[in-house]
Amino acid sequence: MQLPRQMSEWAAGFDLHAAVEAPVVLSPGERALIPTGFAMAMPKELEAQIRPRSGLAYKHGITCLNSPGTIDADYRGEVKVLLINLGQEPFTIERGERIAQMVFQRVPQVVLEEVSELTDTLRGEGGFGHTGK
Ligand SMILES: O=c1ccn([C@H]2C[C@H](O)[C@@H](COP(=O)(O)OP(=O)(O)OP(=O)(O)O)O2)c(=O)[nH]1
Ligand SMILES: [Mg+2]
Repeated sequence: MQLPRQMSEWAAGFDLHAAVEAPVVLSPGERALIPTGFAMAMPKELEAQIRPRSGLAYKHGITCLNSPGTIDADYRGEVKVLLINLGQEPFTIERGERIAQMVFQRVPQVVLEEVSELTDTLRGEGGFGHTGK
């Protein structure tokens, strides 16, 4: 099985290939966990995000249900892609097809601290569109 790879010099994403034994047909509305045939050990400062490919989304309505998927640095299992068909037609995933892409990110090492009061800001508790349309 082809390992993840960048399809252009400065591509942010490494394309992931479907390691399915036989073609998988996704009916409209159906989801499936697709194997990619590889596992990895990242430095602990990194995560990997599994993101949809825009071409599959635009042409066929195929996207990642849990987008962006999170691969933890301590995960040692096979990387899998949770695809869903939001299109109108059945979609067939062929072995070796590029189904999603993986982007690496640095993860700040954060220690949460519990406090009884928060600092003031102009926004305060306003959110969810409180600044208007
Ligand atoms: O698209 C994805 C998302 C996750 N994973 C793997 C790697 C990740 O480190 C692990 C757990 O993912 P996540 O934390 O999103 O799922 P969870 O439901 O919280 O499971 P867990 O309790 O195992 O953390 O599953 C994938 O292979 N593909
Ligand atoms: Mg988790």
